[in-house]
Amino acid sequence: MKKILVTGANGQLGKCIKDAAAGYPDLEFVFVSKEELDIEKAGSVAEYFRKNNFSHCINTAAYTKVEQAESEEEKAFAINAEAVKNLASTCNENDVVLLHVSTDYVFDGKKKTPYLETDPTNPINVYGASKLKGEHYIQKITEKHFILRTSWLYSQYGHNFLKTILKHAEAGKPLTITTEQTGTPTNANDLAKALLQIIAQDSKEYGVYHYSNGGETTWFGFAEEILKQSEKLKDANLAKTNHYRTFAARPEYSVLDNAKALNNLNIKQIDWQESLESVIKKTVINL
Ligand SMILES: NC(=O)C1=CN([C@@H]2O[C@H](COP(=O)(O)OP(=O)(O)OC[C@H]3O[C@@H](n4cnc5c(N)ncnc54)[C@H](OP(=O)(O)O)[C@@H]3O)[C@@H](O)[C@H]2O)C=CC1
Ligand SMILES: Cc1cn([C@H]2C[C@H](O)[C@@H](COP(=O)(O)OP(=O)(O)O[C@H]3O[C@@H](C)C(=O)[C@@H](O)[C@H]3O)O2)c(=O)[nH]c1=O
Repeated sequence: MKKILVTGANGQLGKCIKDAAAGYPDLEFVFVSKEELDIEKAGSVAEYFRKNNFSHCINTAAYTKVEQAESEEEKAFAINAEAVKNLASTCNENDVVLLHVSTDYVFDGKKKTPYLETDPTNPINVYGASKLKGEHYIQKITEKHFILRTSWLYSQYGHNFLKTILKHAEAGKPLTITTEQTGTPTNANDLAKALLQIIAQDSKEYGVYHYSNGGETTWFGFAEEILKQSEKLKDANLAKTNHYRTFAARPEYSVLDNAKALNNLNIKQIDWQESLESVIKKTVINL
């Protein structure tokens, strides 16, 4: 029986994987939060792998605060690069397949058509640079890896753009949203299902893949659709801007071409607007 370790289990994607795991009774899962297994502690990770006979590890643990990363570079690299390096080594030593999640922010956004896995990377913020270094370590250390780059994750769990928009609308606060970036919102529940399908199918097509929902929009477009689908658009105070000030630079265009994943991994892709509907239905906002 396949035994799968899921790190960062209290995060947004970790929780979505826990929900999706219910659909795979033939797979055994061990979910560990940061408190239960800190991936920065190489000794604890090695010990944990020694005690368990894992076949796969899904690493969802990460430093994901894009703005804060600009002033916490060391912390971002410690988690997204150095801890990932140790995890990759431990997976390699124990013959465990590593499934790791990376980001569209490894690109500089200068392209005008969807990014391929083979396109040159050139991160323009600290978070993106730290994630890219993590990718490089994995590729160097262990052959048995799947690196799935995704974009603009949201779900019913954790802190994300969807929750921010709904909270603001619920509280009657004005929303001014940027049109300066184009990308693809991705339902973390869809990514969770894709990761589990790769494992269930016992895929050996290791490598780097792009996986997002289908289509593209701007953050303003995403906000507008969230408000439309939740029937809050009429009453919301929504405006667009083309110079929203932030600490971190973000790629102007970061749509990911999913063809390689769809062809090699036998996984499905849903358009972002369609997938959003299911999350809107289950998202509860507590003010
Ligand atoms: N969110 C997004 O929009 C996108 C995310 N990604 C990638 O997807 C993956 C999942 O992201 P998401 O679920 O949204 O992120 P979250 O921030 O919701 O979850 C990450 C989890 O990792 C935990 N964590 C942090 N440091 C450690 C550590 N040293 N050891 C163990 N756990 C740790 C965090 O705990 P705590 O909160 O207590 O620090 C948190 O629970 C990440 O790799 C991210 O880079 C890619 C593209 C888009
Ligand atoms: C809250 C807010 C943000 N914005 C802008 C800022 C930014 O350019 C854009 C998105 O803001 P956020 O800070 O929510 O998103 P950000 O943290 O940049 O999201 C990223 O997270 C990491 C983890 C990833 O890997 C990326 O794929 C991406 O999802 O919207 C507004 O224009 N108005 C607002 O009120």
